[in-house]
Amino acid sequence: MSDGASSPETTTEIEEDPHEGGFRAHTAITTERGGPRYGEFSEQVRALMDNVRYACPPPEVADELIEQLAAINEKLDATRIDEWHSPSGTRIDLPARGNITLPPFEVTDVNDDGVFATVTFRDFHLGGNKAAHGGHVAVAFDDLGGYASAVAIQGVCRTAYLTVQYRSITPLNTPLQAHTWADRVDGRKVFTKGAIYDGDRLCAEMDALFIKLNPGQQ
Ligand SMILES: CCCCCCCCCC(=O)SCCNC(=O)CCNC(=O)[C@H](O)C(C)(C)COP(=O)(O)OP(=O)(O)OC[C@H]1O[C@@H](n2cnc3c(N)ncnc32)[C@H](O)[C@@H]1OP(=O)(O)O
Repeated sequence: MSDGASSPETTTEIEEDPHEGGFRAHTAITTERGGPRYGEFSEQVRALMDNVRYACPPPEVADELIEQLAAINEKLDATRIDEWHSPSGTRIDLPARGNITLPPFEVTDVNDDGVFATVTFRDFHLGGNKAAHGGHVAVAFDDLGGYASAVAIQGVCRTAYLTVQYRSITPLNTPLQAHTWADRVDGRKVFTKGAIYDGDRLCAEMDALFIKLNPGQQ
């Protein structure tokens, strides 16, 4: 019986490999990977993460949950495939492209002014006293800033630095307005800015440098 701790050895490698340095040779965009219920599956996982953040199971419930979670992990472990073919991060029809490690966001517009999205930090993202953890705010900025940079320079970028100014509390379970944009492009460097608002109130600002990867660059 699996202990639920998946290892790379258990990940199925698919022969055709689009990896050419960086993240992937071509941006994988799909609405089909993982099947029609992948969104519901992701949402159940997010609900699990939210519940676990606040859970205090009595011992008999913990016993039962451990058994059920071990069975779920064993089942999931058997479905693992490699990074390049996994649905997570490619499902543009789902919040945060189906990547449950990101705070769920929905991109509402991409235009010459940058990327506009609605992001909702959930119970899982709690820092303290109903506010989002600063690290999760940075995660949202990294992904949405990387998106704006990629659009501006038409290529895959990696983050060289990213700073966040936390201007006021970022609330949980509230749809927030996020905006990221390329402020200046200089060769391979994209100086990128961002902001997250709760209505009119500025929650946080980002100042980051993303660098376009050279062909084949890791
Ligand atoms: C559509 C889907 C969108 C999805 C978006 C997802 C975004 C997620 C992004 C990430 O999270 S990436 C993961 C976190 N980042 C990393 O792990 C990066 C680790 N660092 C590196 O790999 C390299 O340092 C890096 C690729 C960033 C740069 O190395 P390079 O060898 O390609 O560039 P180089 O060091 O020659 O620097 C190029 C220019 O940038 C400048 N530079 C590099 N790092 C800098 C820095 N930290 N601060 C200021 N300037 C910097 C450098 O001085 C130089 O300036 P000049 O061209 O003017 O000479």
